[in-house]
Amino acid sequence: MKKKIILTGGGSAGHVTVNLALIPKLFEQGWEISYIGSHTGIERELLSKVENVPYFAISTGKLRRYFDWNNFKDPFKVMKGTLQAYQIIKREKPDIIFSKGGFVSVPVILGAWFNRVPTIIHESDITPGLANKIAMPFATKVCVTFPETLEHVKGDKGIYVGAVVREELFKGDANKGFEYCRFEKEKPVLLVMGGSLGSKRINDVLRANLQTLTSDFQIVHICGKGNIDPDLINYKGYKQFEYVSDELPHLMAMADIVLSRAGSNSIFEFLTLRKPMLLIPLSKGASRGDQILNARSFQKAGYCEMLIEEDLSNESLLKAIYQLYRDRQKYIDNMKKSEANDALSKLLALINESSQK
Ligand SMILES: CC(=O)N[C@H]1[C@@H](OP(=O)(O)OP(=O)(O)OC[C@H]2O[C@@H](n3ccc(=O)[nH]c3=O)[C@H](O)[C@@H]2O)O[C@H](CO)[C@@H](O)[C@@H]1O
Repeated sequence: MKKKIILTGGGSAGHVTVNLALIPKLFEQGWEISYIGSHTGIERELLSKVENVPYFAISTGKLRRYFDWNNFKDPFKVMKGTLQAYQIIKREKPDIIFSKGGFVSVPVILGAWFNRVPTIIHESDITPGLANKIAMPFATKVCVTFPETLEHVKGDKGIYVGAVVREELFKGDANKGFEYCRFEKEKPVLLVMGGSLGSKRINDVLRANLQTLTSDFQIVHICGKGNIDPDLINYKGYKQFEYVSDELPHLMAMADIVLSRAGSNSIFEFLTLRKPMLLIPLSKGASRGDQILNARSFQKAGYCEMLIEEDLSNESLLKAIYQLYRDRQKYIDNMKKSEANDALSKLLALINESSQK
C-alpha cells in the first residue's frame, strides 16, 4: 500500500515553496500526497498548478501579537479549523504530516495530535514564527534552517537540516530571462523582490529613483499582487511583475545583483545562486524582527549588504546599490565558500524514518 503524507503551510509563499520542493521528490518515492490549506491564501493558488495533490481547505484565523478586534473572533476560527483538520486526517489516515508553518498549519498540527499522527515542522527563520511556536509542543520533530534556532526548540525534537532550495531554480537560463523581459544583454540587471507579497516601501523608494538607476541598470521588479504601476508599464529598461512562477529561475539567472527583503527562503536561494544582495529586512515595528536577524547573519558571513528600513532614503538606497555592484565579486567569492547542504535529502530521510514509528 502507498504511504500517505499530508502537507500544510501557507499565508505567504515562504510557507509554501518548501512543500513545492518536496512534492516531486515524494512522488518519486511513491508517496500519495494531499494538502491542507486555507480557503483564500496564496497556498491555494500555488497548489492549483500542481497535479495529483488533492487540496482540502479549512477555516483559519490570524494569530497576532498586537491588539485587534479580530483577536476575539479568530480563536473560534482556529477551533473550527482544528475540528475540520481532525476530521480530514481521521478520514485520510496519513502516515505523517509535514508543516511549513504559517497560521493555517496550527489547526492541522493540533488535528494530527488528536489523531496521534506524527508531525514534522520546518522553521525557516532564526527565531520561530508564532504559528510554529504554538505548534511545536504538539510536533514530533522540528527542523531548523539556522543552527542557532535549536536554542528555541525544547527537548530533543530539534534537528538542523538547513535551507531547502527548489531544484528548478538551478535550471534557470539567463537568455530566457532577457527574452522574457525584452532586455539587452550588455547592460547589468538588478532584480528587485519585496518578498512573496511585495513591499510597498521598497516599491516606492525604487520607483522614486528609477531615472537614475535605469541609466546604469535594467531593472526587473517583482512588486506583489495589485502593486503594478500602470504609468510605468512602458518604461524603458524597467519590467514589473506581480508574482512570477515558472519564469523565476530565468530572472534569477539573468540578475547581476539583487535588492530584496530578507525572507529566509529568498535569501538562501540567492546565496545558492551566488547573487550579491542588498537586503532591506522587514522592520521590527511590522514583524517580530526575524528578517533583521536573517540579514545580520548573512551580513556577518559576507554574503550581503544590509540597509535597515529606518535608514532607507533615496541617497542611502542609491549609494548601497552602486556599492554592491562595484564590490559584487567580493560577495560572490564569499558565497562560493558557503557549505553546500542537501537539506531536501535530509528532510526526505526524516519523513521516511518518522513515518515508520
Ligand atoms: C511578510 C512576512 O511575513 N514575511 C515572511 C515570509 O516571507 P515570504 O513569504 O516573502 O518568504 P520568503 O522570502 O522566505 O520566500 C518567498 C518564496 O517565494 C518565492 N517567490 C517569490 C516571489 C515570486 O514572484 N515568485 C516566487 O516564487 C521565492 O523564490 C521564495 O521561495 O516568510 C519567510 C519565511 O518564513 C519569513 O522569513 C518572512 O519574514
